[in-house]
Amino acid sequence: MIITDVSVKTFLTTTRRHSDSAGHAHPGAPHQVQQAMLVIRTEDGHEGYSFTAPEIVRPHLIEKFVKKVLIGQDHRDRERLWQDLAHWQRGSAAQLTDRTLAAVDVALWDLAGRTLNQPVHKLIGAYRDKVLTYGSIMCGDELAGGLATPEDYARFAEKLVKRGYKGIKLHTWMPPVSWAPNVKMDLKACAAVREAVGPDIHLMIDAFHWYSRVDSLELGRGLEKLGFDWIEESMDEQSMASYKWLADNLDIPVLGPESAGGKHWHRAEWITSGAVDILRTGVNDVGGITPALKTMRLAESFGMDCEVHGNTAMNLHVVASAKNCRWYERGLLHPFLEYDDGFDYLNSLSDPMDENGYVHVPNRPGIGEDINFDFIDNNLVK
Ligand SMILES: O=C(O)[C@H](O)[C@@H](O)[C@@H](O)C(=O)NO
Ligand SMILES: [Mg+2]
Repeated sequence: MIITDVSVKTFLTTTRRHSDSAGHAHPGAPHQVQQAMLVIRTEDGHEGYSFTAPEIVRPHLIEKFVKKVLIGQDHRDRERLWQDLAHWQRGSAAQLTDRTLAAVDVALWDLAGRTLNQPVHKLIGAYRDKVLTYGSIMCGDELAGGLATPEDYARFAEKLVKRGYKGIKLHTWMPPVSWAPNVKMDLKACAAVREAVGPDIHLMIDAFHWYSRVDSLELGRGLEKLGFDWIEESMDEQSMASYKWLADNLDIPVLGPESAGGKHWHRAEWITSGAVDILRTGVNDVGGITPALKTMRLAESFGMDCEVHGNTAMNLHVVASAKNCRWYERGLLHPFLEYDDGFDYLNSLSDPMDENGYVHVPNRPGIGEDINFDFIDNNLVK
């Protein structure tokens, strides 16, 4: 069907997540933030939706780029529409980012699924309908009883194992925490968690993103003694050579890149350079489901797993449609927050987890977010 309109609904939603100076989330008092829903509509009235921050789909981007590529086109031509939009990035003065490409691509996949009454992972070609998940813990903090000490992490990890998680990833302490970063404290938290959960729970770390090579080496060698599955983003991912050096010097698998640009093209270089043992992708990080799938298949061609960054249904469909991916990242979690409470603009969670640590892919058409349209319309930002 021909795309006839692209629009954005910006609305208020209440959250207890607050961002720190590095963009990492921490718990706090409930407060209202603006969220955007991108809407792509075809001539027969079908619509596809995606959620993102309002600035990612601000009018300049929708009018100058997105509408010019999509309006009048067949909504099923996702590959061509993605290529055309990606082509506009170079001349956009760095305004058209991978996040905007992701919002458009996800809404197009949602539109395809809603039109055909099929969930996206079945359109892609599913590998499974449920996936094992790890609990991705928020970065450490200085909140009493929160994630302020190694013992806090251990206590929370025990709670997560009781909830059913078979894997746990620690984001350790980072600035603006007053005494962070600190490799020895990171290792104390990891050791306390290992001690608390025993040898059979899978553990991973996602550390301070700007450690030096030497600090990362010390951290990695400590994690090897604790039987961790991988070390993630311990250095600036702009230095692929540093990761090659680290991977050459560690036995524990090095996973990445998460935040590095370049989509699936650059991730090919990370593989061929030996900079990682496990590749990483993410719908928001590489510009959509379409390039995330390309990254998964790229890794598979090199006998490599590719782990997906981020929660929500859009990432869950990518995990569910690949064999070479072991986990869904469910988070971010904190002792002061109840993840299963979900969001006020969704009627239900898109990633419900059973008592055995499996997340079940939504069977609803499209991406499968259970959208509360009345809530959105009643909370529009004028
Ligand atoms: O902003 C970040 O660093 C990520 O969102 C982080 O909080 C977490 O999602 C992550 O790194 N997961 O792997
Ligand atoms: Mg990460």
